[in-house]
Amino acid sequence: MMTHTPISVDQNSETDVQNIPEIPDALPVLPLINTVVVPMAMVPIMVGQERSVKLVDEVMRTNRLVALVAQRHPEARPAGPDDIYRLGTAAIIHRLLRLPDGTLQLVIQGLERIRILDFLQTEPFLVARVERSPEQVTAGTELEALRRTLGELFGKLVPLTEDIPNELAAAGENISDPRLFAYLVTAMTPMETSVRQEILELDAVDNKLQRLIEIVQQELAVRELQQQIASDAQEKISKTQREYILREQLKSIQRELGEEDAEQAEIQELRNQLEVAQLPEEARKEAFRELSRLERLPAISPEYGMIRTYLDWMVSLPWNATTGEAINLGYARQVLDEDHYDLEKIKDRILEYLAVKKLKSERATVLEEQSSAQESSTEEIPASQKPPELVLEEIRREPILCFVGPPGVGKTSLGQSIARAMGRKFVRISLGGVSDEAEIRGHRRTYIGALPGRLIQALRRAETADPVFMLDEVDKLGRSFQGDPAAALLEVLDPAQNHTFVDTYLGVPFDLSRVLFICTANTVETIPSPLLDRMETLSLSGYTELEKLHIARRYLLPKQLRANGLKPEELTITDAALQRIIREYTREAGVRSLEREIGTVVRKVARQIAEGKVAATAVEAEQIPDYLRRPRFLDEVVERIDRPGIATGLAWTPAGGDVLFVEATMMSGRAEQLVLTGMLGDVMRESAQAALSYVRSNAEKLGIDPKAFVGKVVHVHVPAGATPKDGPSAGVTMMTAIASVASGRLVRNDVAMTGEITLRGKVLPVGGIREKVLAAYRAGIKTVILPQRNEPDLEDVPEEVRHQLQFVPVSAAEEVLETALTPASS
Ligand SMILES: Nc1ncnc2c1ncn2[C@@H]1O[C@H](COP(=O)(O)OP(=O)(O)OP(=O)(O)O)[C@@H](O)[C@H]1O
Repeated sequence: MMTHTPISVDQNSETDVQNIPEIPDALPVLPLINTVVVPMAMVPIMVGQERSVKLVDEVMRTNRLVALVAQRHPEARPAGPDDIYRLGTAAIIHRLLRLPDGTLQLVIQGLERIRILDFLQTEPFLVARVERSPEQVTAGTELEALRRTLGELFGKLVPLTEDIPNELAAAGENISDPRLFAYLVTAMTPMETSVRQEILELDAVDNKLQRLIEIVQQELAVRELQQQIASDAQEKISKTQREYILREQLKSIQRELGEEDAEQAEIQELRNQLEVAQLPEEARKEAFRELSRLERLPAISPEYGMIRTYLDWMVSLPWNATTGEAINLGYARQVLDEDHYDLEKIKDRILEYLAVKKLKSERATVLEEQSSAQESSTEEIPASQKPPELVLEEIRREPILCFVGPPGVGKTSLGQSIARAMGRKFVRISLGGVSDEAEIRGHRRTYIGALPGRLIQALRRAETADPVFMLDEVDKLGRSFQGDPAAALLEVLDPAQNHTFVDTYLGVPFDLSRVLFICTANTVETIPSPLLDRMETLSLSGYTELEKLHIARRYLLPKQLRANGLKPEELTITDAALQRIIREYTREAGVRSLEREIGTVVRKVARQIAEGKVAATAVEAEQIPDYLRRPRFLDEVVERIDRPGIATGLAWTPAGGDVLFVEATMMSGRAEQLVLTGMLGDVMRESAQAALSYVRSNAEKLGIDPKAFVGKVVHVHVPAGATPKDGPSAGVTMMTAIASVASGRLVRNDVAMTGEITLRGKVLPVGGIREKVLAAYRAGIKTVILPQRNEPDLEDVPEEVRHQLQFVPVSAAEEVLETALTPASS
């Protein structure tokens, strides 16, 4: 066995060329494993195989000359003629050292290229007939140029390669013989055995140089890169080491100052929390970046507190927590029915919405799988078919439900039921009066006391990322110089954008696409229109007395009993008693005050029971004032209309309908004029003027003394003077009040009216009939005068109310007065 590492190429060989012994025609062949010895190289070789030892012993007795030939098949033992190359180097053994284990250590010098012609013997070792194979040297400038180029490159390689002695760096300049230099580089540069053999076999020296230039260049590039990588790594290590040392120093200073423990513990605690909180990648990076800043800050610096709060937020947000279950429509129906009386249309729409959501989420799951399968396959999607991502986006797009209606009609509680039906948490925020975009989107972290926006705050409260999220009072959103909150909301509600909603405070995206948003409003009119476009509004318009009775009996009373710890048998309230509460203690479209009043009764009874005064109570209608003191709304209309000049109108308000009184009076004045008070808007003022003009110009026809207005100031006032009022629908009421005061005829106290009036006395249609009629009914009105063209709207009025009221559709002002004014004689 032979191995060697080159030690040098005899640099003085140029002078020794003449000393090369005569090469005989036959030489013993020593096969080399993974080694090529080039002419003029001085190399140590270990010889272990028995036949090789015999060979060496033999030649040492004669001329010490051998043929060194590399093995073509390094694994062959012993190597036969077919296992070795044909070209090798004749060499002379300079020194021999016999080691105790029988192996030999030789120092051999390559002499000249030889070619094996044929083998004379294979046993006990190979002997071949050989001939010299001198290299071709074509003297010229090109050869010199090649030699110098290689010299420069090799000079650069030497310092980068540990195996090459440094003194060889200048070899390119010192060795002018191109052949000798080529073999030096071949021997010293790291390369594959086969490549080294290839270079040995190249006959022309310039070819050898060319090939070596390539190899050295390549090696140089690899070494330089290696060095670059190593030095980068070193730099990194020394930077972290530096930071580590500094941090340790900082800690010891802090320890000296006595502030170490709590702070370190706090940071460690935060780190632990961050490790377990499943933050998305981007958020995680940001959090850890801030944490390492925190570590370097003294606890007393204001920035420390800021970062601390920030990290608390990051840790406590529900990045991935969800509770939502698959939607079960049967269960959803049951929940909605359990929590709400009637509201059939709304419930149907909610169930449709949930059904669509269920189907969509199932389809989306299939598509998501498809689209990820598509990514990994190379199959083309047919052009006619939309790619799954686009279909997915379409599927995710769904309208936002918006419940519109007066207070207390169950908007919030519907939202709560939806959450319960879907197994999700419920949160709400009120947008009333929000005029600063930062309230939605959060403040920049640099402000002292900065916080995330209300959305993120609510999500932290919800502790899940998929709650039912109610945005209350979208109709009362403000707008100011601090940006447009509606625009921020649009982004929040848009499924194409909201999965990467970036709260300014957090600075990293939070996925809102799992949240189910529902809005509520009292009126659609003031909802910013881009928002309204994205919504589907469902209106809840208020309940009739009978509906309220049902709601009270089935829902509000049991709820209040539970809330106050009473058993159903401990308190019964008769229908008449409930009715009395509804009529005399509440005046509202919804049932909020009703619930409150029932709550009061229940609490008083609970107290009696707790004090042991009674065991169970049945509350009758007559006892209601004992529990709730004096009735609040007792025949207000009858009380108010006590003289001519007062008429009852009907108004639509965001809180449902209401009755409104118009008072008119006349007095002598210096000039005839119309005075209007009660915070009336322009439209309402103009319609008062039209009403007066109509009455004046038709005085005779209306049975009014034509001189009644001469020299008189007419004053029209609409009480609840602090509440702004506007719109044309009080036209007929103002006309009636003016006609009443001018004619001295009382307005009937069981009549209420609505309608716009023209100068010619035509009555035009108005809006909000259902709410107005319900309000009239609540106020104890018996007859409602309304524009003829509004008659079809009466269909919306619940039947039980319609049956109890008389409706007088009118198209002209005289008809109004005919019904509204009491006969002249009274
Ligand atoms: N149809 C109904 N059936 C049973 N309970 C009802 C119904 N409508 C309302 N309620 C009850 O009335 C109370 C007030 O309703 P809720 O708070 O939902 O009103 P809201 O419309 O959201 O009012 P706001 O606009 O002021 O927030 C709740 O206790 C609710 O359960």
